[in-house]
Amino acid sequence: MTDSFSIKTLALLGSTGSIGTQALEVVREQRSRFRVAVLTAGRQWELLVAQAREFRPAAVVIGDDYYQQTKAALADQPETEVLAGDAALTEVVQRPDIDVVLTALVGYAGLPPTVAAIRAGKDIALANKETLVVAGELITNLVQQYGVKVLPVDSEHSAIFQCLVGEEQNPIEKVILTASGGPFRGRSAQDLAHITKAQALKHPNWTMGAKITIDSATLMNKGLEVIEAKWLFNLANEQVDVVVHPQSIVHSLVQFEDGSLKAQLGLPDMKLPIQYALGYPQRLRNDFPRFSFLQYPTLTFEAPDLGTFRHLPLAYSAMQRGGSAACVLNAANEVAVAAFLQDQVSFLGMADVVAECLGRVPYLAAPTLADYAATDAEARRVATSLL
Ligand SMILES: NC(=O)C1=CN([C@@H]2O[C@H](COP(=O)(O)OP(=O)(O)OC[C@H]3O[C@@H](n4cnc5c(N)ncnc54)[C@H](OP(=O)(O)O)[C@@H]3O)[C@@H](O)[C@H]2O)C=CC1
Ligand SMILES: CC(=O)[C@@H](O)[C@H](O)COP(=O)(O)O
Ligand SMILES: [Mn+2]
Repeated sequence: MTDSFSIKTLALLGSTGSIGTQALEVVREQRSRFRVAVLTAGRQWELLVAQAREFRPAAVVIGDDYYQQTKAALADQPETEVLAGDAALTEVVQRPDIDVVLTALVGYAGLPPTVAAIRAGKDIALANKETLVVAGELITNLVQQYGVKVLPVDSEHSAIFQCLVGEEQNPIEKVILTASGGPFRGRSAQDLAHITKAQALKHPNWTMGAKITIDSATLMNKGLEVIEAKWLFNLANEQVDVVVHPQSIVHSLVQFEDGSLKAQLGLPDMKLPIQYALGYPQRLRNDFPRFSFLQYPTLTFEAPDLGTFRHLPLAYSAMQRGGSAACVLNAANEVAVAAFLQDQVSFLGMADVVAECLGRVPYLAAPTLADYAATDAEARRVATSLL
């Protein structure tokens, strides 16, 4: 069979993070398929410089405070322009040669460059779930207006996306997102009263950035993913279910109207969903370790404990409320997680911050992009005042 894959030019936002570095591993193993035009980072300027030396992008973007060091370190590499700050981030994604923008920034910061990339007609490999949580309706409308693709990177959403290939005529009855349950699965609220960040940062199956790892421990990650799934797959709120699957082998499932369930399985390794999104629609041959049922003879499933892990019902209720509610949920959660990582709030206290903000921050039924920015800022202000 002939190989008709044409080389894709990539902008990798958040290239120094967990997803970003794994995306570069994928590119390293598929050099003839991908070219890197843009790399960006927040603070890890030395790693960004090392990546720039290896991949020779046309531009790198670093956080404002690290511009001078980065510029000096790349002075002998004139083919790579060194830029800094949020405005540069939204500029570089629009460059004409870029085909796909991987959004592997963490948090609300992912929204503005994603909007700019869509408006410039770029396909999005979406890791930054917060973009759809905050502004799912707005992003969905922009995606339709500009005719671009959103290719999910999040493992559960990649699983669903893969299950839907060839099913374009067939309505979805529901999707079932699998959740590992995090490091505290089976614990009571009393057990969780004195959890430390070191305990919460130990995910049972995945090695990820700090923010998403804490979200997995509280089940907020699954709440964010429920909202992400609603927007990615055009679902009603009642069509998104969650089941706890501690082994993280079944990455998620789709049920069709005849009752048939399709699932995607594999080892917990983000390189596969990253590669699938970047290579879509092709499945590129690779040497990643293969899953064996014999090594995982027991796959188990159970209901989430919604009484102990309050973030998940909070996310469902924000989704049901619509409008600006999930923007508030997200901002309050970002503040609470950052505070937890600095020992300023307890593990259980994080849910209190989110619940309180949902009650206090003014609600908007049909927010614009500017409204989201204002709501995000107000929710951060309120959340910070609660610490
Ligand atoms: N890690 C995973 O396996 C998965 C992650 N995701 C999602 O992907 C996204 C990235 O997660 P992950 O890779 O774990 O996160 P990391 O914290 O590991 O990496 C985040 C990246 O974004 C950069 N960054 C952070 N804040 C800013 C900012 N304000 N402006 C510019 N750049 C910034 C960081 O730069 P620097 O480090 O240089 O400061 C880093 O490159 C998140 O939305 C997460 O929910 C989804 C599924 C799985
Ligand atoms: C790898 C990935 O997609 C993460 O979002 C992962 O799913 C986190 O695991 P849990 O939130 O299920 O613990
Ligand atoms: Mn996930």
